[in-house]
Amino acid sequence: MTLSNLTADYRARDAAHHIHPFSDMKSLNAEGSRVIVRGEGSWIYDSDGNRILDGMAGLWCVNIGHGRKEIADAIQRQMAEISYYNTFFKTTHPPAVALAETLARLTPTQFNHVFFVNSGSEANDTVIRMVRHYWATLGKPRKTVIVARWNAYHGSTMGGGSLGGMKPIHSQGGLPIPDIHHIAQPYWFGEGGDMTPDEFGVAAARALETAIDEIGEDRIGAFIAEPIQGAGGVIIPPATYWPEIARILKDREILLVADEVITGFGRTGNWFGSETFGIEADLMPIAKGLSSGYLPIGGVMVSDKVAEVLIGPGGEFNHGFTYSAHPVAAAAALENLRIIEDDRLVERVRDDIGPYLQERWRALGEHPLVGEARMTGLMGALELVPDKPSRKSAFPDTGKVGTIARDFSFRNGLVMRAVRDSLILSPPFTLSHEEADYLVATARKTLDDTLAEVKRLGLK
Ligand SMILES: Cc1ncc(COP(=O)(O)O)c(CNc2cccc(C(=O)O)c2)c1O
Repeated sequence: MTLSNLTADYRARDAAHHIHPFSDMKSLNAEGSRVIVRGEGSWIYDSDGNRILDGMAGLWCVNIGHGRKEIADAIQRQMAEISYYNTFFKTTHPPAVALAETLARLTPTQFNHVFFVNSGSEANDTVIRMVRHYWATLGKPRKTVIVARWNAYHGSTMGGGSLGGMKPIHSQGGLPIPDIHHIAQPYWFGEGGDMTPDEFGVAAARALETAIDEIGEDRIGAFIAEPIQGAGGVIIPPATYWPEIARILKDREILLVADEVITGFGRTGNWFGSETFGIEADLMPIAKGLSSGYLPIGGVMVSDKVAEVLIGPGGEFNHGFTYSAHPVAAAAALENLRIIEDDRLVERVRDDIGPYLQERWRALGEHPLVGEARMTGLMGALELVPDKPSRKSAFPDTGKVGTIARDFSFRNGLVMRAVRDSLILSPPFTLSHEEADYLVATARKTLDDTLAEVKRLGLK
């Protein structure tokens, strides 16, 4: 079977049986999926033999790069011991014990307990139930409201999708669930108006203070936020934002939840985004980089303040999943964390490949199509605008130009994500300098191709 027949065969069978996530299946099937058959380091390969640099590390998660055999070996070893047993009913197993211990050591000091789940969404559903159980145990059952931000992403379950602030998700399935309240996001480029970033950071944070004044501290159980909003478009908050959030929450009985599903395990140049932004959270959802996506696993890191209530007067916490702390997924996560530590990949993001790529990525801001080029650690965005340096103009039919650019990028040999009319990047931590040079050169070609197409369409 020639390569193209192989692809056609895969596409036909996929179209016949597979409903993809976040996809318009009618248009996808008309075009056909790209069939990814292999991964090695920073690269993925499709069924037509094309080699593409995986600028998104899968979905923000393959931090150690594709194809690390050590993980496959760890999975095989665990499979040979016990491939599955649960942690309900007074049972545990060695990988669960070792991973919980390792996470207590690697996470910020207030976290010494973890509740295991299988995804970021399950982590955030767990957060909702944990927050409400915590306050009910303390005799304050009315503190059920959770404040979150518009354009945040906290998952796709009823709870995670409700905590997220993405209206296209809310419009399907009657979301948000009750007692979820959204406030403005710290998106200076898109919503800062004439304010400086520092002024806007304070103003956006004070939306939380306004919500507390309106709803009442006696009703609010927690505030949840990503250190940097990832799926929302790599919204890096102004430097004033998180200190103002801390001031607002100080001495208030409102738990702080830092959703580190993307920013956790080195993505921002420290082990956790909380360290990068000085956030002292009470609960911390984790997933993605926990296993580098090799197997699905997630968790909620629980601070001592919350754990002493849950483990003390809390009694039975009636929540959990069949595969919570799955032994093989836990073994994969342990080996992943060992690689990150032994290969000093967090330090590499902070001191080497991060600065190397940031400098070259920001230089793309000089391109006529780019309104802002931003990056923290190894997560970045290029805002595409019709008439820079204005931040007030935008392309018509939001997202159309972003999709055009994303498709050019893939065809040029680089995976970047499109969010609205911006291009997003989140490469593996193992990216070499040569690969970074290829990445930036391909991104520049993509911008040139997009500019030509935008002009052809009369959009600029
Ligand atoms: C901050 C955050 N919290 C929770 C989740 C949910 O995790 P699960 O998907 O494992 O349930 C996420 C996930 N983030 C995510 C997932 C899928 C696609 C994209 C994208 O940017 O296209 C982003 C996330 O980014």
